[in-house]
Amino acid sequence: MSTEATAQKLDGKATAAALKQELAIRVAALKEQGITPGLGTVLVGADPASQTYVTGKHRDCAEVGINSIQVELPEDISQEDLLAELEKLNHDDACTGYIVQLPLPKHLDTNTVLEAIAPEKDADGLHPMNLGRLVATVNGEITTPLPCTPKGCIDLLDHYGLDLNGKHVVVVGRGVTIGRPIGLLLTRKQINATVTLCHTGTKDTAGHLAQADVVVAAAGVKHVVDPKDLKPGAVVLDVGVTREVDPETGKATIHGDVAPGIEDVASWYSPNPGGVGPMTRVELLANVVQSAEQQARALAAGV
Ligand SMILES: Nc1nc(=O)c2c([nH]1)NC[C@@H]1CN(c3ccc(C(=O)N[C@@H](CCC(=O)O)C(=O)O)cc3)C=[N+]21
Repeated sequence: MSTEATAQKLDGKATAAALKQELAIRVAALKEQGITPGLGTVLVGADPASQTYVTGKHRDCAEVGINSIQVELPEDISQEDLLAELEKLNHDDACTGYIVQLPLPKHLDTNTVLEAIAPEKDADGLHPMNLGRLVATVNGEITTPLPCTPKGCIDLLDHYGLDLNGKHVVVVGRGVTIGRPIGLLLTRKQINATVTLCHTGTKDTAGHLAQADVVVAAAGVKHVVDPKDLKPGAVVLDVGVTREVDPETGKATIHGDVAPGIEDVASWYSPNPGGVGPMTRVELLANVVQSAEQQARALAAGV
């Protein structure tokens, strides 16, 4: 086998920048109608990784003209008090959509919290009603928010003209933000992929990987996917994020789920950082803009 690097890069940073330009135009049109979209973020506690992500989301908002509403709550907040904060955002007209940054501290019940978000303000697409619509819609348009990371993966492949029709996609990881929902999007008729979901209970993940045309590595375990297990020419999305902080310098390094050497095996791959992360963030903006457009249409119709 050749040791030369051959894989082409799926550049999430550049793709997200292009999508942001389109969103900025839609935001400008909304502003002409007197509507400024606003994204709320709810951060519980002071996890450094979560703080970085939330800061990035607000920077993105500023770039496209979306207002930011930052809610920061103490680590030990009670579930009741957190739900009361969400209720405020549900009724705040300046907040078009919002997210609750995950993971939450252990004493809070994630599903109860996600269910308390008004479904039409669910910028993450993780409310059970929106996930349920995704389950129920095999064909036809979905006008409700879609989960951002799965949508980001699909839009990234689409941007590079990579067709998934009839392709075998192997997903590694069964998390709620990506592993579980992505198969629902990939198996819709418009996309038409076949999906295998591998997780810690899977007997022969390497065997499944060897069959994959496309790999979505989303376990959140550093270097869990070994390039030597993949079919040469596979398309590889490196989604999982592991942050390691150097105790001396305090500097964080990001590691993906795919071990080094992937350039020699894959035909296309998304780096990490610089791949699916920026796409996730742009999809969040897209959900907020779409909600604001729906609210504008409802206002215009006098509903
Ligand atoms: N309610 C909720 N929604 C989420 O979407 C959500 C979440 N909780 N919790 C954590 C995960 C993780 N996630 C990332 C978003 C952007 C980058 C990203 O933009 N990364 C940059 C690098 C950023 C850095 O330097 O840390 C990159 O890949 O180039 C990464 C990871 C969203 N998540």
